[in-house]
Order: sequence, then C-alpha cells, then structure tokens
Amino acid sequence: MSRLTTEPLWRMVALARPRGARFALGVLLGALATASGVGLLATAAWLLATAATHPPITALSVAVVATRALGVSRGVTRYLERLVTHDAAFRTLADVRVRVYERLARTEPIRRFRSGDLVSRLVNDTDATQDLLVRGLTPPLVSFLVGAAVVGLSTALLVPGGLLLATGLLLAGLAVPLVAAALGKGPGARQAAARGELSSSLVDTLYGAPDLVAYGAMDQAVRRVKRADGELTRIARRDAALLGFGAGASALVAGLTVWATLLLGVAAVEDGTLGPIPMAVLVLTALAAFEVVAPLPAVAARLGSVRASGARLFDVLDTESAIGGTDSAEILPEGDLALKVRDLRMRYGTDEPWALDGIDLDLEPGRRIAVLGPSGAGKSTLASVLLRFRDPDGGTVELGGTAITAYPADEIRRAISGVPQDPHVFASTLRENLRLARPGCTDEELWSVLERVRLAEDVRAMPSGLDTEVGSHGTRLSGGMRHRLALARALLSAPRILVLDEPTTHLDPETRDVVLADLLDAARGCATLLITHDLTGLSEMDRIYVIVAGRVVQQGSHAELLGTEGWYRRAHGLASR
Ligand SMILES: Nc1ncnc2c1ncn2[C@@H]1O[C@H](COP(=O)(O)OP(=O)(O)OP(=O)(O)O)[C@@H](O)[C@H]1O
Repeated sequence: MSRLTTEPLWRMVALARPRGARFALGVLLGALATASGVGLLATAAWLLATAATHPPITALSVAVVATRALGVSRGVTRYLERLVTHDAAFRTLADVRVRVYERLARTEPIRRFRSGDLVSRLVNDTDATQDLLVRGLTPPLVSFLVGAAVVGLSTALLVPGGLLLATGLLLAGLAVPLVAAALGKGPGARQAAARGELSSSLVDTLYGAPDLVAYGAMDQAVRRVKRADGELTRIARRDAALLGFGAGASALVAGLTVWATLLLGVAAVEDGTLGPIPMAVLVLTALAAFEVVAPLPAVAARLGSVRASGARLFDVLDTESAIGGTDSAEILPEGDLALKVRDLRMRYGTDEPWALDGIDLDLEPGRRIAVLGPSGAGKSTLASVLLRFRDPDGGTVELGGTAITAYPADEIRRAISGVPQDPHVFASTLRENLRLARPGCTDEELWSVLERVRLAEDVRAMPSGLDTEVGSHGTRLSGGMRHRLALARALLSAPRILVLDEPTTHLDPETRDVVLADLLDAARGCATLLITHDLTGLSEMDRIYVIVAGRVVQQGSHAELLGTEGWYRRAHGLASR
C-alpha cells in the first residue's frame, strides 16, 4: 500500500467518497456564502464612499439592491451549506458506524480492545470523522476558492495591494495553520489514546468496584482514573493554548495586512494611481478576506488528534475477520438438520498449539449430546466454530450435509443458537430482552417460553411483570434467572440446534442441578449440545464426548463410559477396576 492509502487522514476523507456529490455541493454553497460576505463588505465600502460624494440617489440604487441581495444570500447560502455538509457528514458517520459494528460482529468478540477503550473508539474516534469532514474538508477548499477570487479583485484595483493581500492570506491561511498543526501533532496524537485510557479505567473501576473494595484496591484504581484524567486535562489545556495562538496570530497578520493596505492605498491615491472610492473598497475587502481563512488555524491545530482518532478507528476496521464466506447468500434448507463434525482442527495463531486437534462428533435431530472436558480442553473453541465466530483450520463441520462455511454467519446463527457461559442481559425490560431474539413476538408467546424455562412464576410475582427493568447486566435478577432468561431468548429464535456452553457455571451446586435440569427439559425436542466441565445432567445425554487437549479421548453413553476404564470413570471418582 502506498503512504497515501495508509494515511489515516486520507483514508477518513476517502470514507466520504459515496457522499462526494453532497460535499461538492457543500463546498459550492460555502464558497457562495463566503463570497457573499466579502462582496457585501466591498459593496458597502463602495456605497459609503460614493455616498460621501453626494451623488444623485439613482447612482446608488444598484449598490443598495446588491447590498440587500448579498446580505440575504450570505445567510441563506450559509444555512444551506451547513445543512448539506452536516447531512453528508452524518450520513458518512452512519456508514462508518455500521462498518465498525459489522466488523465487530464478524470478528470473534474483539479481545484485543478493553471495553471502555472500544466504546471510546466507537464514539469519539468515529465522531472525529465527522469533525474532519465538516471542519477540515470544506473550509480549506472554500478559503482557497474565495481567497483566490479576492486576491484577483484586489490586484485588479491595485497590483501591490493584491500582492500584499496574497502574502497576508498565505501567512494567516497557510503558515499559521502549518505551525499550529506542527505544534498540535504531539499532544493531538496522545489525546485519543488518553481519552481511551480514561474511558477504560473508568469502566474497569465502576464494574470492578465490589472486588476493588473487597481487596482494598479502590484507592489505587481511583488514582489511575485521576492520572488518566490529569493527562487528558493537560492535553486539553495545550489544545486551548494552541487555538488561542492560532486565532491571535491570524488576527495579528490580518491587522498588519489591513494597515499596510491602507498605507499603500493612501499612497496610491496621493499618486493618482487609485481613486478614493476604489481605495475604500480595497481596504475593506482586505479586512473581509481574512474572515475567509479565520477557521483554518483551529482546523490545523486539531489535525493531530483527528489523525490519531483515525488511526484508532482503522485499527478496528482493519481487524481481520475470523471467518470467510461473509458475502455468501446461501440459505439453509428448512426442517431438521444433522450436524456432522469431522477431523476438526483449529488454532488461534500459526505459532499457537492446536485448540482443536481432530474432533469428530455427530448430532442428529432431536438428540442430546454433551462435550465434557477439563478447563482449556477446547470446549468453548468448539462452540465458537459451530456458531461461526471462527472458521476451522482443517476438517469439516457440516449442517444438513453442507459445510457451514458455505453459509453466511447470520444464517448459521438462525439455525444454531447458543446460551453462553455468561449471557449478556441488557439494561432494559424483560420483554425487550426477550424480543431481541424475535422482535414481532406476542406476549402470549413470551409467557409460553417463560413457562418452558420455569421463569413465568417469578415474572408474574414481579409488580411490573414483563415490563420489569432488569438493571445493568441484569443485576436485579439472580444468576439462575439470568440463565433461564438467556435460554428463553435462545428458544424464541426457534433454533434447530441449541448449544449450551457451561450454562450453569457460575451457580452454586444445588441451583446448578435444578437450573440445568430445567434448561434441558425446556430444550426437549431440539437437538442440544451441552458443553460442560462438571458431571451434572450427563445421564440425560444420548452421547457424551470427552475432550482433552483438543482431542476426543472417550465417547459413549453415561452407562457405557462408567463401565469403561478412562477419564470419565476417574472423573466420577471411581477407581480402576
Ligand atoms: N482467544 C484466544 N486466543 C488464544 N488462545 C485461546 C483463545 N481462546 C482460547 N484459547 C486457548 O485455546 C485452548 C482451548 O480453550 P477453550 O476456551 O476452548 O477451552 P475450554 O475447554 O472451553 O476451557 P474452559 O472450560 O476453561 O472455558 C486453551 O489452551 C486456551 O488457552
């Protein structure tokens, strides 16, 4: 890739390409608005200077009308410019957000990023794109177009005046912004990362508060938040100082140029090379011309931080998808589907050991199987391959006789639903948490599925029933209720295969037995794959696969395995025979 195509600023601008026509219209309207402003002052200067010579009123009427027209056009075109560029920028922002979310959905939950930092990337760094497009793209183009026109007009009036104005505009519109950009580069580059650090340390502290208090580590965590906040405040102060420098330097150049133009003009009037009226126009046009370049130093000072935000945004967008076939439009056949896994191999990197090292297993419609194994055996990895969060590195996984990699991930997840170890419950009502799986479903269907997972009685006892707010992460529900809710949600999506990944792992032993029995009961009739490291509920399974270090070391029914020498018997505390 060339340097241009890897430069974050350029890539951010390129994101707006589909909205190119709207941005071009925005530049045109911006140029008209700014030109109207300059024209208004130039016409007003002519009008005032001419009026001072007491001409007949008819000599002024065209200029009076022009002043009015330019005043109106300045307001209207500025309004339209804002409307068009913001509309184009917000549309681009929406496109970018969708791309970021799609990337996150395709990548196995992005473990590289801490949650607070990821939120900062999604919100602040994505917003920087809008900042660049609205403030960093249109104003420089408008300044260039209108600046050139004003210099042309001034040169036509008085050549040295035009040259002086060109020099002043280049200083205020190019040299000052370049200095501001150079000074802002370092702090700007640190700003986005500092915002991410503050956000993640805050999120960690808030979510980990009970543990931090329990271990007496709260002070340390708060100090970390304060440090991150202090760094961000220092950067913000430098940013403000830089903005002040840019505005001050620009105003100084503008003032000096206008004074110099005035002196030049007076000399030219004395020489007789310029009339007094054009002299007034020349000076006031020079004053107006600096309004054209006024926004540029502030834009340049922010480029460093916008660039760093862009780099963080593309860090997410460039994350390799862990799965292929995302463009496929294949549809799964209706009806029951058999799952067939053959010689499945998967590892997390070419230098990593095999997490799955040749797994074979079968799940026929309506049957129930368990995958049992110690921690680190590869059970969750198997679930993530089945749910298409990752692709196999070898072997096949077939659903209804076709490899799952031939289907888009969403299609597979329509057929295979999972209840993860730690199901996420959204800070909303029970109804909304359930309807996530099937948006149009009726209350009757919700109650029916709640009955199935034995949650209906608890929900009826709540004063607001289905409208009960469950709190952030479902904190107002017990662990067992959260798992039942997650299963209800999975069942609502009417899956053909249900993957229960250690569904009761965080519960106490007694609750675990009851919840698991209820979950299996509720899932009756649906092909079920139970992933577990404990021995609860295994006698209910049609077949049990024991996995150790990514390989199936034993398989059979509960009774068969108990009767066979090996891992399963030992795990049940039975001595060798
Ligand atoms: N995202 C990852 N990146 C690198 N290695 C990973 C990743 N996830 C898991 N592993 C490794 O793959 C192997 C299998 O892990 P996996 O989580 O599938 O085991 P598990 O049987 O589900 O364990 P547990 O019961 O503790 O959840 C382990 O050696 C683990 O360290």
